[in-house]
Amino acid sequence: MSTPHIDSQKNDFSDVVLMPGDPVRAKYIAKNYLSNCVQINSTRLMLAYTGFYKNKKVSVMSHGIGIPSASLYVRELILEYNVKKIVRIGTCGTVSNDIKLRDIVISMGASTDSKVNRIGFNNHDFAAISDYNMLHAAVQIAKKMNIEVYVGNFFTTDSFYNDDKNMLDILKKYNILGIDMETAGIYAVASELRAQALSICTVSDHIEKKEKVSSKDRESSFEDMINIALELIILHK
Ligand SMILES: O=P(O)(O)O[C@H]1O[C@H](CO)[C@@H](O)[C@H]1O
Ligand SMILES: O=c1cc[nH]c(=O)[nH]1
Repeated sequence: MSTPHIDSQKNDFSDVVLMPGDPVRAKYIAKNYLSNCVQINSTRLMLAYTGFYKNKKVSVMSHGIGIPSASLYVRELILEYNVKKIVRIGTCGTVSNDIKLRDIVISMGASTDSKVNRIGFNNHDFAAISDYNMLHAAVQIAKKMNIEVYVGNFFTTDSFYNDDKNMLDILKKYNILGIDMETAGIYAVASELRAQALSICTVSDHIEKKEKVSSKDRESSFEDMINIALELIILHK
């Protein structure tokens, strides 16, 4: 079987999928963290793999950049491949004074400048929230691993390049902790289709301080985030 965007067999995917935006990160995770790993999709180079972590079947697939891309993959995975849980493992920006580069931020919910959730929700504000049980478990796991995590609201934006000072001030005022480009869309699709989703991100940019993690540093600083996500899959039945 296949969908317009995924050319895999019905049982190729686990019921839980780790989803970075970047296909190279999907490949990196598959090769370095999973055993007996096979590639199950390369359509549009949106690489997907299935392997095992501590004997649990796990898939990892990139979702690309932005809500249109990510929500389309999440929808197809849930509807056509019986996926029940999505863990986004991404990068995000921040404007918070309390958060620094490489910190891990977990999105309890996500606001957005995209209209897509409003379009689906009769033009009202939809509160795009994470799955409570996954969120709770991820926080417990991080504590056990001695990894500090921040939990709060995200802002999912359609514009990566946005230096509107007024908007940055508003994000600060409302205590937005992470800025990414997919979480609000993923949470809405998961709510609609009764799946569970959680977004865990590593801070790669401090937008106000104009600091960024070098691309080399990105790889190693992802380790904690990936380990939390993998343990979450094991612990959270
Ligand atoms: O690192 P990923 O998971 O792709 O996430 C972030 O990075 C991309 C922008 O560079 C957007 O997809 C944003 O959400
Ligand atoms: O969406 C994103 C991702 C990383 N850094 C940002 O500033 N924005």
